[in-house]
Amino acid sequence: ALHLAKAQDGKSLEDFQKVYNAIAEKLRDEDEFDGYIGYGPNLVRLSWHVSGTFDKNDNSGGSFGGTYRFKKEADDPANKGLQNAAHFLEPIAKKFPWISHGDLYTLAGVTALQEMQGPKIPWRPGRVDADEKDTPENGRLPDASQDGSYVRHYFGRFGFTDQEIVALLGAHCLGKTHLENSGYEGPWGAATNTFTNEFFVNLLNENWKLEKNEAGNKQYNSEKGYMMLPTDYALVQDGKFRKYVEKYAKDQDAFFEDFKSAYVKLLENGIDFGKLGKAYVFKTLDEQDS
Ligand code: HEM
Ligand SMILES: Nc1c([N+](=O)[O-])cnc2ccccc12
Repeated sequence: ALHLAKAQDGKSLEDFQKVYNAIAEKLRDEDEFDGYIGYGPNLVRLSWHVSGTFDKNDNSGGSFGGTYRFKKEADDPANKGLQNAAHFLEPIAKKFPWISHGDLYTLAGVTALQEMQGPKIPWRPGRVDADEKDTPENGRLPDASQDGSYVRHYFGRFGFTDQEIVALLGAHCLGKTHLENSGYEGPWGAATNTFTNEFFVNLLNENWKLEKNEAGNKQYNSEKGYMMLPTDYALVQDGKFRKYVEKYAKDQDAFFEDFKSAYVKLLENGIDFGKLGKAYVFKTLDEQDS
């Protein structure tokens, strides 16, 4: 059965907005991280990795139990580099001990996306920390060296459509790959900390060359120093995915709308929020600077 979300006694929008603001202010303060990209992309990746372990067949994994805090999951080779995001969140967890880890990891991704000028992401609290024994085994996160049918099958585990898969991968407009983390390097030119439809524009407009990188892994590189993973490039090789790439390259509003829905589905997979009321939509720091 799905995990039942539990209301944090007496906590309201104002309390969670305080957590949002603490994360957002720390993002602004610590802007030098990773060559001045900042922690935003890393926090978004963490929110996806803690949710991407979900398996609808036995309802194991997923964002509910906050099991990333346990060694087995944090040490998954697929999570290499996310120690930075986890370390960034430690003082936030200390300042707000009442928030569950699952709520903190997902709220941090929402905060980072909104502060990087992405869409407003409705977010619901109620995840409850699980025991260490409930930590999913390693190996549930995707392999970047694969093709379109692999990507379709992988996300089928969450019940995602082709359109949701393409929208979700648009998050690769953020940040970069790091050879020491994943065995992929770059992009030097397009690593950003602003959420846009650039990933789709790059996919269609650059001419991509498949090359072996210093780690011996194949990746697509363009003259401008942009890069795509094989799973990124699969989105233009596979006709059914390609039509959504073309849609989002032309229409950033459609991308924002579809990304928001797919990202909420990713973060809430496996959780029954029941009658816990509607989702919170947080104000950005700029919207509060009045
Ligand atoms: C086929 C599915 C996916 C694959 C194979 C994949 C693979 C990767 C790899 C290899 C990296 C580089 C990690 C590093 O070297 O530091 C990366 C980074 C990233 N991924 Fe994905 N990813 C996938 C889906 C997603 C999704 C669904 C999201 C969010 C909704 C996402 C968000 C990010 C972000 C923001 C970064 C940059 C992190 C940073 O700059 O530290 N990815 N991804
Ligand atoms: N910025 C990125 C791009 N890009 O085109 O800017 C492509 N793929 C990526 C894969 C993982 C992380 C960042 C990516």
